[in-house]
Amino acid sequence: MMWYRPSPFELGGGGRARLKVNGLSAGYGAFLVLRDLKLEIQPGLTVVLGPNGAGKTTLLKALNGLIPRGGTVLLDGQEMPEKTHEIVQAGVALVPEGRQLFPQMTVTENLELGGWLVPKAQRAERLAQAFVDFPKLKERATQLAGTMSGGEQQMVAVARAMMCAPRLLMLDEPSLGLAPKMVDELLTIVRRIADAGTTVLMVEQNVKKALAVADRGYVMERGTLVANGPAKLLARSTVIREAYLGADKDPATGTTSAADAVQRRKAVATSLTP
Ligand SMILES: Nc1ncnc2c1ncn2[C@@H]1O[C@H](COP(=O)(O)OP(=O)(O)OP(=O)(O)O)[C@@H](O)[C@H]1O
Repeated sequence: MMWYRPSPFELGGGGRARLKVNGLSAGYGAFLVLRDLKLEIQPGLTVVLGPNGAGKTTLLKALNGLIPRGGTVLLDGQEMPEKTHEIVQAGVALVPEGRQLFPQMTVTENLELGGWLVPKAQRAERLAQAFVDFPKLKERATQLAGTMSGGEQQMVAVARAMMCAPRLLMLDEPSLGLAPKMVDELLTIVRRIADAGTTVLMVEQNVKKALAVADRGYVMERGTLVANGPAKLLARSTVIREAYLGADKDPATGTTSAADAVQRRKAVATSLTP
């Protein structure tokens, strides 16, 4: 099945985008969170993992022009604009943490707002396509977004981002607060979006499930990238499993020591950094 049909109206000029980030720094006022990051996001699905406060959301904010940044960010070889509306026009969409839907508006209205840069006639076409791609939302077209379940709202947020047919889609912790079944459903949708040609960069805390659907992964710690590699390799690596997947729980207490976890994460950094 074609997930997103090629359309003559595509803003981003086609999918399979590549993002090259070099020397990226960003923060809040004088507080520098990201220091000298280097990433290469290729077509497919890339996941960024890391503990709370590592700087994952800050990375997405910096890439989407929501906070100032230093360094270079190239989208298919072109300097990425720094103003949000220009970034959207360049074919980049963000699904922020917490979804940020308009709760008093219907599903259809929320989706239409996602296509604000698309001319009206084409917006109707995109909306029809969104309901083909997300059949669950068609049944809920007139429901107020604020009355939907967390998983359904997350689906609206993803569908809304796809209204502009982006060539690069970024998602900030889409599985946050969702029931396991809903997480699986959502990650399947994200995988299909990537397979249909939109490059996806996803921040996730659900390490196991994220690595199961992703092609590649980056591991972030305290504002720097400490490891990266193919998702299958990261998932299989003993150190990642021990640091993030709870493979090392003390059989007597069922708990993991924080000091041990720090040690193991250091081991991840040394063993996987290319
Ligand atoms: N608006 C802000 N003003 C000041 N500091 C901030 C702001 N937002 C985040 N920070 C700080 O930046 C650092 C990185 O936060 P960030 O939200 O990027 O981490 P994260 O990896 O996304 O974590 P989480 O999974 O908890 O969201 C943290 O120390 C955080 O306190």
